[in-house]
Amino acid sequence: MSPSLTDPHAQTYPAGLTIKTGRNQALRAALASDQFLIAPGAFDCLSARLVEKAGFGAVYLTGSGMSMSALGAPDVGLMTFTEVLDRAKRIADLVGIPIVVDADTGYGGPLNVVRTVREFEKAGVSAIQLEDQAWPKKCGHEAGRQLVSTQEMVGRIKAAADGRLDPDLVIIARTDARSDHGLQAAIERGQQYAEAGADVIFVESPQSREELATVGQSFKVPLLANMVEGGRTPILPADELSRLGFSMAIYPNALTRLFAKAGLQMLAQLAQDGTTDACKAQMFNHRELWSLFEYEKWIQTEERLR
Ligand SMILES: C[C@](O)(C(=O)O)[C@H](CC(=O)O)C(=O)O
Repeated sequence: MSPSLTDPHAQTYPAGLTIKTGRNQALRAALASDQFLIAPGAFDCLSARLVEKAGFGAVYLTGSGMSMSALGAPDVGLMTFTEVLDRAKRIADLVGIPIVVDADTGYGGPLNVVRTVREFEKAGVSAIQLEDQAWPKKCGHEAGRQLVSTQEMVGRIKAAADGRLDPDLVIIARTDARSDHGLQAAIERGQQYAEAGADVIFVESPQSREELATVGQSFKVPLLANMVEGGRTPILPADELSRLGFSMAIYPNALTRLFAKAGLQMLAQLAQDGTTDACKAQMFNHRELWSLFEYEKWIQTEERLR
């Protein structure tokens, strides 16, 4: 769904120079509706712009994608709060759709969580995802994740709920318990996180369709499914996830994987042919690429202010 946003300057200034309001409410409304919300992942302004351009109702800022793109490192807990915040700010300035940010563990104790939530909120983010891993965190589809106690994670959620500036900011609680402690433990944790005030529960890496169905039947609050191509969870179509009881799905690195593979194929072709001609059909030309970033509007604005 497209959010209805109040942006008094949107007609005059290009995106990137306008303040977007109404996103938190738009995300809440999407979650409360019976429409299934798909939030593809983005790791920078270009990928976020593509998600918006394709008409999705929300974009997911992927921690792992940001780590790969900003640091050249996999998701092993190296991205700092301020590095993620910087990306979130730039992306929130650019796109008008609601932004869900992967805030990992919240980066410390309760006071850190409060600061994390507020800074992301001020940046323009509409949903914060916190997980119950110990630092350094790891990808939910890899081995070797350590969990904090349920109590400590409940504290993170309470700090987020207490600290948010706008009551409409959505708190997504993720549990990584499935892989080492079993599905039941993950569901029990998720239920306690919902009781503590999480708006959406994200059970990481269910391992089969049956497990997804069990998760889908175990909660009263909205549920998020994480579609990691090649990961531990089967990729199911959105309508099936919806039937199983999920309200939204993220595709954190679908674009990352596509960019990497398509990019490498194009480079191999260039190395072989000495020209990019064979790849032209897969590329935007110069003008088309600039149009994605409202070049015409930037120039008109500059002319008007001269
Ligand atoms: C959701 C996730 O935390 C992310 O960083 O986007 C990752 C996704 C991925 O590694 O592709 C995850 O742990 O599932």
